[in-house]
Order: sequence, then C-alpha cells, then structure tokens
Amino acid sequence: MTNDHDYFTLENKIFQNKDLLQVSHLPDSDRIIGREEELTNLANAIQPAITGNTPNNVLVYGKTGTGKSLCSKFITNQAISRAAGNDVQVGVAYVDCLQESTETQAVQSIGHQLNDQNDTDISIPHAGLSTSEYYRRLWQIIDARFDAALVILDEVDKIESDDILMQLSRAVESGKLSSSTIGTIGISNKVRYKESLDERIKSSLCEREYVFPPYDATQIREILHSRSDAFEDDVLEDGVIPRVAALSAREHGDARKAIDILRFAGEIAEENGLEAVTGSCVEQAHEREETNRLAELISKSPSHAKLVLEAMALLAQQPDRNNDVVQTTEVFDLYKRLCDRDESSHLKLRRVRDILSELEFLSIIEQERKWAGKGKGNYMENQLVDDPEVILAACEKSN
Ligand SMILES: Nc1ncnc2c1ncn2[C@@H]1O[C@H](COP(=O)(O)OP(=O)(O)OP(=O)(O)O)[C@@H](O)[C@H]1O
Repeated sequence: MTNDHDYFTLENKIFQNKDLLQVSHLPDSDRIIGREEELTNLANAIQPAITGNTPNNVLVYGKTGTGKSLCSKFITNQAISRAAGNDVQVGVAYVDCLQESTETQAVQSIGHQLNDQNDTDISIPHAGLSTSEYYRRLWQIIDARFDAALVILDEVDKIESDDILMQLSRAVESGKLSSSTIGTIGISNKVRYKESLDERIKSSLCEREYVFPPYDATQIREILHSRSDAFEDDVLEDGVIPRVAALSAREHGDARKAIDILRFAGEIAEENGLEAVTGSCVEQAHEREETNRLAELISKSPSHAKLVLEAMALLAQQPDRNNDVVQTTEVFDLYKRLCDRDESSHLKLRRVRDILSELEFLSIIEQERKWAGKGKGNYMENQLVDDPEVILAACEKSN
C-alpha cells in the first residue's frame, strides 16, 4: 500500500518572498531609502579605487540599524562593476569584527575572501600559519588579482588589536603592496571609538568620517513599504506598517528593528493560521523582537550577567514591591542564591557591580546613585528597562 498523503503544506498565504525581510538581504539602489547623501559621500571617498588609485580610508558612525553596513556593501559592490567597465579589478572583503575579533582571524578572513586558489596558487589554511604569514599571503593575493582592494571592517571597535588597522592603512606607503592599493571602510556604533585610537592609526584610518543619522518614522515607513512585496497581496492590514514604524522610531529610527518586527508579525499570523497580519500580531511581534534582541545581547555578555539579570527580574516581580527599583546589595544576595541553585561559585560584589555597569552601558538597565544619609554614604539603585517577564524569557532563550 502506498502512503500518498502529502505532509508538506506548500500553501503559504502570508509571505510571497520572505527573503526580502532578512537582515542579510541587500536591496537594489531603488529600495535604499533616504541615504542619497551618505551613498554619495561614500562613493566620493572610494572613487579613486575605480581607476586603480588609492581610495580614502573611511570611518562610518551611527546607531544600530541606520544603514551603515547596507550602504557600505552596496557602494563597494557598485565600485567593483564600475571599475570593471574601466578594465580595473577591484576586490571587496567584508569582516564582521564581532565574529572575527582577533587580528589573525580577521586577516585570514580577508585573505580567504579575496583569494581564488586556481588563480593565485596561494592557499589560506584555516589554522597553522603565523599572523605575519597570513599578511604576507594577503599582500601577494591582492597584488596578483586586483588593482585595488576595499576592506569593510564592520563593528571595528570589537577588534581585539589595533595592529590590523595599522597594517591595512599603511600597506601602501610601507611598500607591502607592490602593484596594487587598498582602502578600508571601518563601521562603528560607538561615537567615542575614534578617541580610543592611537594617534597614528587615527590619522590614517579616519581620512573621511561620516555619521549616519537615525531614520524618522516617515523614512522607516517607506523602508517597510518598499519591502511589502515580501507579503502576498492584501494580507497586510492598513495600520500595520505605520504601527511598526512608530514602534521602531520611538527609541531611535532603527530599520533593522522595524524589519524584524514586520517579519515576526507575518510569522505570528502564519503560526496562528490567520489570513491577514493584524495590529495584534504587531504587538506580539514587538515583544518577540525585544526578547530576541535582549537574548542576543545577554548571550554576548559575561555568563554571570544572565544570573544578575535574572535576580533583578525576580526581585522586580515580587508582589510586595511598590516599584521595580532594586539596590545592588539586594541583587547580590539573590544572585548568590541563584549561583547556589546552579551549583556554580559566585563572583565577588565588586565584579557584580562591574556587571551592572556593563548592563547599564548596553541600555538593559538604568542606574542611579543615591545618598543614604550622613555616615552611611552612597548606594546604587538599579532598574530594568524592559518588563521582568521579557528579561526572564530572554535569559531562558539565551541558554
Ligand atoms: N535606507 C534603507 N533602505 C532600505 N533598507 C534599509 C535601509 N537602511 C537599513 N536598511 C535595512 O535595515 C537592516 C539594518 O541595516 P544595516 O545592517 O545596514 O544597519 P547598520 O547601521 O549597519 O546597523 P548595525 O550597526 O546594527 O550593524 C538591513 O536589513 C538593511 O537592509
């Protein structure tokens, strides 16, 4: 007997092309909204590369989701094709410095992306070479294959050693490259990043600097509208896009957050077998986005940060509290009990204080120093930015 029941339901009434809502999706130029000036500036800075000359090194700043990575990838791709029209070979490498945070990993990744072993006969093994050997091979590859290479260093502030910035920005003048040239585009969310750099690196890495401002609600709406063909016709209820735009513009205009909320809203409609994406899907999607974002932040924080947050959330949930402000010593006491529960040894109070200030830096909590009265000194009040339930769900998810 044959079992011809079809277990796959291919019918998908909500999404038509969900890929348009993935963060990795690179839209065409006509779908890049409100970044005309930024794209023009970037193009001017790297313009020399398309004739095989040395481009300016650029540093791009701006808050998350303001299109820094998108515009940098887009403009460097355009540089490749414009240069090809002049018979000039431009190569582009993209490094996510959060993932590839050591100097060796980053150089290796650049080498890997720019290489074609059939062409160069040079190999870039995953391990086993010294950092200087990886550099040597990288320079050889660039000289063999390109007139100019452009290297995008995303989240450049996460790189563990500034030496790579020095090597890349000085490769031409120090004679490492003999026939080619190289330019870098560093991207950072930290406005103070430049201040932390060595003077010599600063002057070569930051020949041009651009700040990407946050989007306003109208621009976010346009960004979402331009991707609404991710959905089947007529499944988005009228108020959905304005509501998502309003939610994302409330903190700062973060296009990544807006696109994530819209995608989650569609998934929630799909999971519930709805025929349309409704306002209530958006509310649930907003919560899911917050949980995911926090879970990601928490998973990147030191492991005890999660226990400290869990302690704060449990304290804030206590029924006899009239507000959710908690003192550091209370957090510390409950944190120690959670460590006992998990059979792990606890950190000292001083380290827990450090963790709390790191969490404040990440905008997961707010802190305020209070004066306890004469002879008693100061104490710190801590408060979660999000609801305790969202924090607990995020802690659970980041496991
Ligand atoms: N102007 C825009 N038009 C269309 N889509 C955009 C625009 N700006 C950003 N996006 C989309 O929003 C998402 C986030 O953008 P992007 O990754 O470029 O931001 P970012 O500033 O680099 O943020 P982060 O610092 O978090 O990496 C991407 O999916 C991107 O395609």
